[in-house]
Amino acid sequence: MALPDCLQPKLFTLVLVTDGRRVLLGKKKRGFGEGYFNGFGGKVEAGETIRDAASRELLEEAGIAADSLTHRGTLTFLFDDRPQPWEVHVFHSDSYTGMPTESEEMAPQWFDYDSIPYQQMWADDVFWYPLLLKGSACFRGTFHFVNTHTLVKRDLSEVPCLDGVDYKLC
Ligand SMILES: Nc1[nH]c(=O)nc2c1ncn2[C@H]1C[C@H](O)[C@@H](COP(=O)(O)OP(=O)(O)OP(=O)(O)O)O1
Repeated sequence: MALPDCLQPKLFTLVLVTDGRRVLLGKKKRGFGEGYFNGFGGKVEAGETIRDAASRELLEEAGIAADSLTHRGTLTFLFDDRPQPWEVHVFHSDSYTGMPTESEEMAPQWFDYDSIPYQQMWADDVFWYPLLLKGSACFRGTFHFVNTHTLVKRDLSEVPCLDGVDYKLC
């Protein structure tokens, strides 16, 4: 697919909740990434901040409210078979209220840090999850996919944490 001169990315959120030794993932039951384990998130809607969108999706998909969400990463996904790049804002929460509950979209499950099912996850996850789980560093990455799922090129680095995710989409 030929790329146009400039591209407007589509904005998404992704929230990883941890309890100190485990991470809460959900098995995606429908839609994009069905069958993969992933964090909780989705499209940012008009009129909400990226952070608000992350909180909303965590509640909708896992039934829990994050006590605080720390912005940790910005990932850009480029596809040969989709017209728009995806810009995914990754948040971390180590404390939440409520009980993780299955929703129409996700079935939540805890995994020890050393048992994360990378074989059943997006191919980029094995590269950046360790950065998120090991401490407080922030990161930025670009991942190129062919046929939606095959990772062919990647670029990932730690960057200063700049929490500029509180503007609203119009
Ligand atoms: N390569 C990738 N690696 C990853 O870890 N997460 C990815 C990913 N590509 C997309 N995601 C995440 C971002 C977002 O949380 C989710 C995709 O969002 P969805 O399509 O589920 O959006 P919505 O929940 O808004 O959708 P609907 O409610 O079905 O309209 O998958």
